[in-house]
Amino acid sequence: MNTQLRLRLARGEFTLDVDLALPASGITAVFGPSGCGKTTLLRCVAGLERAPAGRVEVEGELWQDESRGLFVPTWRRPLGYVFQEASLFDHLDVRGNLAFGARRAASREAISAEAVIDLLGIAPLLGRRPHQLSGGERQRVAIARALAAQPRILLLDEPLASLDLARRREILPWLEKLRDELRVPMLYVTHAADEVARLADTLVLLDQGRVVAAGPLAGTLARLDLPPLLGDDTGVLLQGTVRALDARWHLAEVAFEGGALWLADSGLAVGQAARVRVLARDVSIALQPPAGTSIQNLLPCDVRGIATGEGPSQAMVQLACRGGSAGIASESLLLARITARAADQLALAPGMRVWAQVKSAALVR
Ligand SMILES: Nc1ncnc2c1ncn2[C@@H]1O[C@H](COP(=O)(O)OP(=O)(O)OP(=O)(O)O)[C@@H](O)[C@H]1O
Repeated sequence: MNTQLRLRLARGEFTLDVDLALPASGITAVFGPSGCGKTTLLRCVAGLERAPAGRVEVEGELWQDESRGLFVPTWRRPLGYVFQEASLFDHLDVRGNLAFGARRAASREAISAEAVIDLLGIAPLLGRRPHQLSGGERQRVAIARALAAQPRILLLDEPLASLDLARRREILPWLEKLRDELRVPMLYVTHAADEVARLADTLVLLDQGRVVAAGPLAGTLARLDLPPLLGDDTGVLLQGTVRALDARWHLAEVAFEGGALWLADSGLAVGQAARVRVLARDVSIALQPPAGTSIQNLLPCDVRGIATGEGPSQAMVQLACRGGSAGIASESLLLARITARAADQLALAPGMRVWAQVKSAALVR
C-alpha cells in the first residue's frame, strides 16, 4: 500500500474528506451516487484541484504534502488521465497521438510503445485519424496514449459512459487485460455496477464526499452494514473454478469456497477461473430443501446477519455457504433480499441453518 491519499476540500455545501490506502496494482473502482465527489477525488490526485489539507503519495512518490507546502503541478506528475470522451488530437493520426503521450514520459520506460500498442490491440489503427475510429477504438487509443506517458497511476473517469452497450462490451476485455498484465494501479470511476463486478479488485464506496467502505471487492460487496448505494445491483461476487460441464444442457458448474453453482456455459473449460455475480434479489431462502422446484441451485447456508433493506418492507440477509467438506472452515458469503414479512415468518436469526435458492447467477469473466 504505497499509494496514500488524504484529502480534505470544502466547496460550498460539499466537502470531500477521504483517507485511503490503495493497492500497488489492479483496479480500484470508485463508486457512488452522482455528486458524491468521485471526479473531485481524481482531480485532486491529478493536481487539477488542490485540497488545502492534502497529502498525496503515489507509488512512494510524494505529489502533495500541505504540511510542508509541497504541491507538484499536474504536468510534473507521471499519471495518465482518461476521460469519458476521448480527447484525442484530431490533426494527428493514432501514431501521432501516442507519440504525444510518450513526450510526457519521464526518463523511465516501464512499458514500451510496442507493448502499449499490443496490449490495446491498436496496431491496425495507427495510421488512422480520430474521426476514422469508432467510439470504443477512440477510448482504447486514449488509454494507450495515457500509458505511453509511463504513468505511475492511471486515472479513468467513467471511460465507458459515452459508449453504447455493444461498444462497452467490446472494450471491457481490453481493460481486463490491462488489469491482469500491467503493474500500474488504476483508479476507475464508474456508475455501472457491472463494470465494478467485472473489473475491480478493490472497491471504494463514496457517499457525500466520504468513504463509506473501502476494501477487496468480494468482501466489501457482501457487507450488510453499508448504505444501499447499489440498489437493485446489490449482490456478491464469488471467485471460483469451473468444476464440471454439462454438454447436453449447456451448463457449467463453478465451485467456490463452501459451495458450487450451475450456470449457463459460455464456452468455459474445466479448471478455468471464474467470477460469478449473484444478485441479492435473485436469492430466496427456505428452511428445508424444497421439492419440485425449477431452481437448479440450492445451497446449504448459515444465516450470518439480517439488516433492514432499502425500504421498510425489505430485509437483507447475509448467508454463509457452508457446503464444503465437513470440518473445513472455508465459506463464501451470499446476500438475499427478501421481504421483511418473510424474514419474520421464517423467524430468521443469526446461526440458523437454511437453504439459499439461487434463481440466477451470471458469469462475469
Ligand atoms: N467546478 C465546480 N464548482 C463548484 N462545485 C462543483 C464543481 N464541480 C463539482 N462541484 C460540486 O462538487 C460535488 C462533487 O462533484 P463531483 O463532480 O466530484 O461528483 P461525482 O461523484 O463525480 O458526480 P457524477 O457522478 O455526477 O459525475 C458536487 O456537489 C458538485 O455539484
